[in-house]
Order: sequence, then structure tokens, then C-alpha cells
Amino acid sequence: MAHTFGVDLRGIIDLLSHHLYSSPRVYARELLQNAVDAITARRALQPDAPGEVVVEPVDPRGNGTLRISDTGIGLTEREVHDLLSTLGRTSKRDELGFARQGFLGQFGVGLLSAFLVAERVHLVSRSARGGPAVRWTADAAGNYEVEVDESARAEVGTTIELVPSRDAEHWLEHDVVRALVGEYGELLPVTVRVGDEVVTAGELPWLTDPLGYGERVLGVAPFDAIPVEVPAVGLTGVAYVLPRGVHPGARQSHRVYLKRMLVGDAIEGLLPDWAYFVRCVVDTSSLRPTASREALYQDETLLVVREELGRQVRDWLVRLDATDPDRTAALLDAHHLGIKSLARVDEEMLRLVERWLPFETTDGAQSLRQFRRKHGTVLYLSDVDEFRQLAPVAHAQGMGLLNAGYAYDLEILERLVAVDGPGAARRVAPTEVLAALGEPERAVERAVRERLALAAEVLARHDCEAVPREFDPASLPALLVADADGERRRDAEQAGEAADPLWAELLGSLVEATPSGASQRLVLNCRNPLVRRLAELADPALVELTVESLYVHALLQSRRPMRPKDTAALNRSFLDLLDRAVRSR
Ligand SMILES: Nc1ncnc2c1ncn2[C@@H]1O[C@H](COP(=O)(O)OP(=O)(O)OP(=O)(O)O)[C@@H](O)[C@H]1O
Repeated sequence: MAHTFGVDLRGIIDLLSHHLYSSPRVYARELLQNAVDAITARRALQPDAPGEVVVEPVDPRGNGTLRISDTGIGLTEREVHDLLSTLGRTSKRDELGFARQGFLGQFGVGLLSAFLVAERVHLVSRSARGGPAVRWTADAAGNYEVEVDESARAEVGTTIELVPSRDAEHWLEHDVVRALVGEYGELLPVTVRVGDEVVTAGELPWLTDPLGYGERVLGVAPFDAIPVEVPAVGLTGVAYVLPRGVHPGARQSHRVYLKRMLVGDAIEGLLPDWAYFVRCVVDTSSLRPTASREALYQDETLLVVREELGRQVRDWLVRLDATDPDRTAALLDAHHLGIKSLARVDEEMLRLVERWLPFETTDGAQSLRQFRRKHGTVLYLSDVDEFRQLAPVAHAQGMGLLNAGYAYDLEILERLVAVDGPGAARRVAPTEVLAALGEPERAVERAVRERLALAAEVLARHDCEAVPREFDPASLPALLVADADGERRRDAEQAGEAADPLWAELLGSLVEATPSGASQRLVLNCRNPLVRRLAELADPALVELTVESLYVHALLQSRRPMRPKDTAALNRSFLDLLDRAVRSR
């Protein structure tokens, strides 16, 4: 036996009106939209027909209702029964069910949003197609009445009156209504009034004063305004480049108008992720809204539009780079992450980054291009802490190093090598920097090694090998380099392959000289006075204490995290040194 679904009308109205939309405020948009669509439909019949929407918010001296009147096509009695009283029925789709061009509505549910704020809705209409005026009254429970009332309205058009539900009165008050109608309807192509005040702007404001409009909607003066368009979806608008202070993880929020009605000002997905520092304001005729009309449908078309808008922003960047170096540098300063992320896959962006983005180097902040000009190949370290520790030493040795420890740095340098060849950049292993350090005088080296032998237990406890070297700055007593055995060998081999033969040999000897496989290496600086004094110490206990203190100091300098045994060593060596200092007085 066949059955049909039972439908609880009240439940459906509640579901659509309260759960489809995110806020009662959208009632204003849906009613405005119906009024504008009705005017569009009438103009198709009567091109010279007037086009005006008048919104009369609740008047303190009136009967407490809000009225919206339009000069649109109106409804006949039959249409009232057919369209207003059947859920999902709409006049804005063709016979095949496709949304008809030129109309904002398409789902046949928008009118229900009136019940977000109203307990009762009265509609009075006279159709441009003739017939008597008709009155429709509906309540939130799904009851409605239709009556023909010739005297209800003389002119063609429709007036809707909302009787507020309890606790929703404020949604119908003047200031709220003025703000909502202004927000949603400011750009509509018909005149919209709230009381006596016209709220529609006429021209699209971003065409007349793009920067001024940008400042108004963004709350801050934009860095620049890029005109954008995608004719295939009737999209025009502006991409605003934000001045600074946007986080790369911040959600994109674009202001989107659909046939000049605001969809929302926090619409996502209109630009590729890398363009997080750009906000669009666009009007489109054929991107699809979701049923709540508060977001865009994430379909193929939107993907194509996103790519196209991304391309237009990128072209603007390339143009800026060619015409205004100072502004390009300022832009990179403000939004380097997005641009760096693009440079990984786009050669022109790579060149822009190469020319303008300052990197931290042993010669101070420099662009890759400046650095390449001076050093030929960009030698880089991939860890910020490692760079900070080794940079002063490398610099004093005359070696140029670049810090590639931040987001996307490695990929950018790898890309530079892919485009310009292996001579463009090379990752340097810390051992390679150490290999550039000088050998101490034999006598000093022997003396230091003897003391290190006395401290063998301490060094073993910290899984650390110590080697005497000589380097500047002399004020630095020791360097600690993480040096896991396998990694070290791999680094050294790699570096050896790429480095010049002299270095390769030095590297090889350095690796071979430390066969024990300790995971870190303490490089003592024999130019440092404290290390020189260590070489002269006779008391084995003091030697151990000094070596452990040097280890802890180097560990702190390396900014690596302290393990519990490191903290214990720090406490022990500090207290022992203090004790000795106090006792010696
Ligand atoms: N002010 C009006 N003047 C003339 N007809 C109207 C008016 N308001 C509503 N209608 C008629 O009622 C129908 C249903 O309106 P409703 O707002 O529920 O849906 P819609 O506008 O068709 O689609 P959507 O749900 O996408 O808004 C409309 O298709 C239209 O024919």
C-alpha cells in the first residue's frame, strides 16, 4: 500500500525560519529581495514602470508593525494561493526548474524568514496583469487566509506588514531596520527608502572611489585597490591589499554581493589561501548562493573564479615589482609569508622574493640577490638556532651564511637551485662551518686535550665529544653543535661532495677524528682566555668543573631545550664554582 509523508507544517516553518538562517536579521534581506525581484518582473512587462521600495519601520505612535511596499509586478488571487501558500513554490524558476536570470530568489522559502521576527504576516497585492487586489494573512503556525478586497490597494504592487512576535520587537525598530536595509540593500539597482531617507547609493561605490570605499568597509586604509573581473560569472569588484597585521592563518572574509544584494561580508573561498592578505569586495551575477544565502556554494565555478582572481592579484604583484620597487619592498615586509608561499611554485614570485625579501645573513639583513652578488653561492643553514649560534663564528672566519630556518625558506632556496642551477644555493652542514675553523698551536692543543681526557667522564655523561679549535670571536669560549653520528657523516659526505677539495679534506678529517658516535660536539676555542687557562689547570676536579661549566654555557648559547640532566649540571657547576669562589677568599 502506498503512503505519502505526513508533514507537520508548524515544524517545517520552524525548521526553515529558525534553522536555515544564522540570525533573524536576514528577514530584511529576504523581503527586500522579493520586492526587487517583483520590480524586475514588472519591468520585463512594462519597461517604464516605477521601481521603488519603501520600508516603514515600527512607528512609536503606530500599530507596532513594519511595512515594506514595492511597485513590483504584484500577485493575482490565484498566484497568492499558488506561490505564497505552497512551501518551496517560486515564480523564479523556469519550466525545467532552473533559476531564472535576473532574479535574486530561487528556492521558494525566503518569505518564511518573516517568521523569524513576526508572529503574523499580512500581504496586500495588486497584479500588473489585472484582477482585483488581494489580501493574504498567515501566521507562524501555518494557517493562512486569502480574500479579495478591491479597496485594499489601488496601485499595482505589494505591501507586506509584519506583526512582531514577542521578544522580536526590536528587530522592527527604526534604527535596526535602517542599519539592516542599508547593509543589505545599499547597492540595489532600484531606489530603496527607509521612511523618507533614500538608502541606495546608485553607482557602485568602488567604481567612483575605490580607496575611500575600501577604507570604509575594511576599517583601515588599504595598501592598494586592485580592480578585478571575471566576465564569465558577471563578476566585477576590487581586491583590497591590506596594509599589515593580518595573520596567515586568519580566515579569509570577502564581501560578496549577488546581483547587488549583499550575501555577506565574511564569505570564504573567493581567493587562494596564499592571498590571505587580500580582501575582495565583488558583485557577481551568477555565483550560486547556498539556500540560506549567507555563503557561496563551493562548486567548480567557484574554484575557477578563485584561480582567476588569484591570477589577477599575482599579476598586480608582478606589475608592482616592475614599476615601484619601494612599494614592493614595503608590501613584502608586511605580507612576506603569503608571497613566499607563492614563490615556491611561481617563478616570477620567486624573482620578486629574491630581489626584495630581506633574509637574516652573516652580513646583516640582505636579499638573496645581494647575498648572491657578494658570495656567489648562497650557503644556508636550515635551523634558526643553529644559525644564530654559528653565524658570529662563520662571519669572523669570513664565511657568508644565510638563515633559512623560517617558513618556506628551504623550499624557496631549493626552487632557486632548480631554476638557476646547483651553483645558486647550497645547504651547509654545521660540521662544514666547524671545518673552516683553524687548528690551534700544537702545544696548546696538546695541553687542552690532556685536560679534556681528565674530564672524559663528564663529557661522556653529556654524550658529548670535545675538540680544540681556534676561532674568532675570541670572547666565545665554546660552541656546542648537535652532531648525531649518522647525521654528521651524512652531512659531511654531502658537504664534501659539494665543497671545494680543501674543505672536503678538512671535513673528512674532522669526521674521522670523532669515531665514538657522541651525539654532540663541544668545540673549544683556544683563542679564548678561559680555555687557555683550562689548558694550565692541574686540579682534576677543577678541570671537570670547568669543562662541565663550558658545556652548560655553550648549551645555553645554542638555545636548545635543557633536559633534566642539563639543568642538574647547570645547578651543580654554578654552585660548585660559587663555593670555590667563596672559599678562596
Ligand atoms: N513582494 C512580492 N511581490 C510579488 N511577488 C512576491 C513578492 N514576495 C513574494 N512573492 C512571490 O512569492 C514567491 C515565493 O517567495 P519566497 O520569498 O518564499 O521565495 P523566492 O523569492 O521565490 O525564493 P527564495 O527562497 O530563494 O527567496 C516568489 O517566487 C514570488 O513569486
